[in-house]
Amino acid sequence: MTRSDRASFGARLTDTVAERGPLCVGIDPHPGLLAQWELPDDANGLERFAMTCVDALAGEIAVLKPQSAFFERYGSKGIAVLERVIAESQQAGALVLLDVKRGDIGSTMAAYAAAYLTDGSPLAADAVTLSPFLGFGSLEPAFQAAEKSGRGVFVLALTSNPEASDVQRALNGGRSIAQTVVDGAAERNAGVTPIGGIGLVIGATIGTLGVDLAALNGPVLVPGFGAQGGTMSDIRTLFGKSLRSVLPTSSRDVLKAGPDVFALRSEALRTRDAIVSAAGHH
Ligand SMILES: O=c1ccn([C@@H]2O[C@H](COP(=O)(O)O)[C@@H](O)[C@H]2O)c(=O)[nH]1
Repeated sequence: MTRSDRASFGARLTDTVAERGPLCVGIDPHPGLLAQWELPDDANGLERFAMTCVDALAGEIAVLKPQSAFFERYGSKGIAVLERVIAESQQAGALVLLDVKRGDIGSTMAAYAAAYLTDGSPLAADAVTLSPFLGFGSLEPAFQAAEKSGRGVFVLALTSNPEASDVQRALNGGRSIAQTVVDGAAERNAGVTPIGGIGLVIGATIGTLGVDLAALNGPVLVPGFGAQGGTMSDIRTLFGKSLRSVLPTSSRDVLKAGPDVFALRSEALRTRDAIVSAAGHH
């Protein structure tokens, strides 16, 4: 594989957030939201929901995060909609983080890397979420593909769901599993400017951080903000007032403002502006 001439993901994310503000909006076509938007729970309803999100958000919001599960529900027609969401969001200037949480043995990770992180694939996004629980090193093929093509990955470290802490905070030789993930990402991001392309997922709802992010030099995606109860105050407590490289993400809390395109866009911009003023950004 030859190295792409696309700028690094860390540089593209830094520039896009500087221009559009620190918000990721999730495109999560829940059956309940489809009903609320008076759309059928089928591939046509999915398409109208998802493309309304793209129309409303892709020209304004820094990062859009389609949740793959809600597209996979509809089989090949759902995947075709996902391909459109990725392509049209990127054309409108948004970065696309595909939330697909993949993780497997290295040889299979290489196939996931070809699907999501390689030029020419119809599902190639700007970044994907990955699960490190087959071992951080098993993700290596994805790290390499991402680096070569100017894409990024966000590795689950401390997820927003209440069941996660038993596994993620468990100690392994005196270090938590989550800290092992942080250290693995930090090692790969070391020395990269402006920041590295190996990000982490840390939920707004986790209570206490309990990991040292000082050496990370990469972005942190923060779900759990909004519908799951996480607030800007939680995010400030976790990461401090200076939120450089911290990217809150919200899905249902923004999407419930639809189906009107202007109402949906206004809610996303209101959320972004609230983050900017709470964080003292810009
Ligand atoms: O720790 C995690 C990792 C990923 N998610 C995903 O983010 C969105 C959250 O949706 P909301 O409607 O804003 O609650 C969803 O796609 C999750 O799968 C997460 O919540 N927590």
